[in-house]
Amino acid sequence: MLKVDNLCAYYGESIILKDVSLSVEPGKVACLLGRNGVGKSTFLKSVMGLVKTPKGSVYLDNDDITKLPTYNRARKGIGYVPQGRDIFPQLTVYENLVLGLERNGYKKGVLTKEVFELFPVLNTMMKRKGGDLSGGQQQQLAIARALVSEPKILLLDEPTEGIQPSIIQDIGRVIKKIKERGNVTMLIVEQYLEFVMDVADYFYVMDKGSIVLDGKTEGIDPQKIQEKIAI
Ligand SMILES: Nc1ncnc2c1ncn2[C@@H]1O[C@H](COP(=O)(O)OP(=O)(O)OP(=O)(O)O)[C@@H](O)[C@H]1O
Repeated sequence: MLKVDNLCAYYGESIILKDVSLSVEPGKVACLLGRNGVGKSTFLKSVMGLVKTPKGSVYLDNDDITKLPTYNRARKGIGYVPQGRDIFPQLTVYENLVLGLERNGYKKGVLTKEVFELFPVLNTMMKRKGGDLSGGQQQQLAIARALVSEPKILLLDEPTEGIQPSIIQDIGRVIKKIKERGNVTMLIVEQYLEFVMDVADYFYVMDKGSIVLDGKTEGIDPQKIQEKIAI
């Protein structure tokens, strides 16, 4: 479970997040929506410990991790796929995946299980350089690399950005499969409302560093969310 209470974040003197509270129940998927520049990526970075957060708290399960450095948050089980994916272009697909195994003590069985079941396309590309993959394949590789570390929480920053529709569907299917297993909690920054309605249990809409609307996706008229994003 991920729980964030009254988190504030700054870049220099500028306040970016203003008392943001958000929680995701174990095994559920929440999406964070909002226009460009409202602070969504900064929120994920704050959860990961990459941005200074002078006020507020972050809990992983019931553990207060607010003061922990990024590498300890990763060790404790937060997986993070930033915008732009951050795979290593000169390393092969296999080598990129092996880098994700550090947290679980290099249990290679996980690699086979995750990659075979969830990303069959990667399985045929193990020897290719990461940089030679298409954008959609790189996104899948980045998610696979985060998953092989067996995270408790997975943070994804705009996984559908710049990706063709068929791959977006594949990514949606992967997220739903992970959800079926029930052992990973996910928080996804996403602008593509149809995707959010497809994969998320909860949504949060951010505007100017604050949450302006939130709730369950089930039963909500997507137009209500769209209106808040469009303001
Ligand atoms: N490293 C930085 N230093 C200073 N300001 C920054 C930095 N990174 C982001 N900002 C500013 O902080 C604000 C929030 O940015 P952030 O990237 O979190 O927004 P976002 O909602 O994720 O937008 P996008 O969808 O475009 O990524 C923006 O005004 C941005 O210009």
